This record gives sequence, structure tokens and C-alpha cells, in this order.
Amino acid sequence: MIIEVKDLVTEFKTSRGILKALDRVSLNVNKGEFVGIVGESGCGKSTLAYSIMRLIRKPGRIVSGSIIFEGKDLLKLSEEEMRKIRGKDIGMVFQDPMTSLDPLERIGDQFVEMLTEHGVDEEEAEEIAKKSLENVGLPAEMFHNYPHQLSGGQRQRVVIAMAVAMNPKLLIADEPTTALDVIVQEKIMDLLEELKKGERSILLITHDFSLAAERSDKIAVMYAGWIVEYGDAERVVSEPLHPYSAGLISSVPDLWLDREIKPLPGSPPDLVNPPEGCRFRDRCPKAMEICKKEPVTVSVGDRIVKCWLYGEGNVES
Ligand SMILES: Nc1ncnc2c1ncn2[C@@H]1O[C@H](COP(=O)(O)OP(=O)(O)OP(=O)(O)O)[C@@H](O)[C@H]1O
Ligand code: NI
Repeated sequence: MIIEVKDLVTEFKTSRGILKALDRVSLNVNKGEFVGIVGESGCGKSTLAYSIMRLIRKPGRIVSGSIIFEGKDLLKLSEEEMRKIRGKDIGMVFQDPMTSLDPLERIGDQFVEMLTEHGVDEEEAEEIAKKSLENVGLPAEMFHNYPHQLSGGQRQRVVIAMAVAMNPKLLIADEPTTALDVIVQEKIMDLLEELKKGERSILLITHDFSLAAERSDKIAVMYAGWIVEYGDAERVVSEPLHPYSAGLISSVPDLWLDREIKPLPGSPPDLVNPPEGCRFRDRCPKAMEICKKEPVTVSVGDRIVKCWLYGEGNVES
């Protein structure tokens, strides 16, 4: 196991009250596994990524839970210790490459700076940087360019090159291809899949279910701050257990050429005042009386699902 998130609670203080963005989220990722995290906008996907990186800033805070990475609880480390892990052991690609690139500094200088911060000496850093650029299919000469001289796809490659230059054991990519056209998107995804070789684990956050289905070994489906289903990607797609997963899947045109496409009605609840019981209840075609109570999380085969349809057996957490 590379990372073990357990009962993670992350909140944001808002003018309307406390917003629970993550509510007791648990997720285990094995070495070399590619895990897709899907769910509609606002379900907590990015918050999970930022929490793992310990990059939640005020008005947000991680309230409770644990994030065991290689046997250490990241939530117990000092900021200093955490800084050493970020970029080195856990890399992150943010949605907008310009968040991680300084427009006023040459790419090479930023790259070298990042590496030297992690203890690489300057000469070696330049070498690693150039090699990393080539590894993501960019010419080493881009070392001397400014970010604005690159296309969006090239910038995203630079960001990925930087995120993996130190050979992190875990790479978190938050919507890494959202702003890019389909061809570039495919290339970046190929790149991520390539990185998986060599025991690297990848967490891909995306609202695009077909992308996750195509590339992941496992899929975690998030809804309103909960993980409602987690399991083998192919099985989740072909036989979703949670009605929310089923709803999401039938709303994706590319997944099913032979099935009817049905948009998922309604929208996720307000996380300041989430409804009692199952948070998906008011949109769920299978809602029952018992759904007024919060569902327990159960194991169904090798799947984990938080839904009353699967009863109270095999309580997981
Ligand atoms: N800095 C913040 N301050 C207040 N609320 C926040 C903040 N960041 C996130 N939230 C809230 O936390 C919840 C989860 O947001 P998050 O960005 O994690 O969702 P997401 O699944 O990544 O959505 P998207 O697909 O749109 O990126 C949302 O209700 C959002 O409004
Ligand atoms: Ni997000």
C-alpha cells in the first residue's frame, strides 16, 4: 500500500457556516495503481488532493483522520517535513499549469530551483531538468523558454515533467487535461500511463468518467464529500453498485454506444447544510425509507459501497 487515507474530514469556514468538503473519506491506493477519482463539480475531489498534499489553506482546515504514506501519518508531520515530501515523494499536477509556473521566469530556472530545494546540486539539476523535458516529449531547449512561449499542452507537459522529475512514488493529477484539446489530452494521458510503470501510483482526478474508465485500474466515485463507491474500474463501469455511479455512467455519451443516454437530474446538495441520511437520496431512483439514515459503508466482493441497497453486512468503516 502506498497511501492509506482514513476517515478524513476537511472543512471550510464560509459566511453561511461550516462547509464539510470531505466527510470521513477513506481511500487506499496500492503501489503501481492508477486510480481515477470521479464525481460532479463540488463533490470534494480537489479538496481530497489538496488535503493529501497538506495544501489546504484558510479558511479551510483538515479536522480529523489520517493519511498514512509509507507508514507515516502526513497529518502529524511538521510543515518542514511535509515540504520535503511534496514534489519529492508525492508530486502534484494542478489543473491550471499557470498555478505552478511563474510567467516571469524561464522554465529551466524554475525547474532547477525546484530541484535544488530538494537537495539536488545545481549542475545535476540542469541535467535532470533537460532529461525530464525530453522524457515528456519536449525538446531540451525549452529549458531556456518562458512559459508564455509554449502552447497550453506544452506547458502542461512541463508541469508534469516537474512533478515527476524527482521520481515521486505517488503522482496526483487534478484535471490535468481539462483545458486541452482531445489529441493533446490523449498524449498527456499516455504520458501518465507510461509513468505508472516503475511502481509509481497515480491519482487522476477528473469529472470525465469515460477518461477515468479508459485509463484507471480502479475508480473512486465521490458524491457530496463522501466516497460512495470504490473498486475495479472495469467492474464499476460495467456493473455499478451505487445508484449515483450508475446515474453518472448512463449520462456519459462516450461510454455506451448501445445504451440510452440519460442525463442525471438534479444537482449535489449544499455542503453547509447537507440533507440528513443519504446525501444522494433526493436524486436517487432507488431511495427507500431507510435512506433517511446515513448509509454504512460495506464491502460487496472487492467493492466498497456506501448505500443501503447492500444492507448492513461486512461493515468496512
Ligand atoms: N477555499 C474554499 N473556501 C470555501 N469553500 C471551498 C473552498 N474550496 C472548496 N470549497 C468547497 O468545497 C467543496 C468541494 O470542492 P472541490 O473543489 O473539492 O470540488 P471538486 O470535486 O474538485 O469540484 P470541481 O470538479 O468543480 O473541481 C465545494 O462545495 C466547494 O465550494
Ligand atoms: Ni476540483
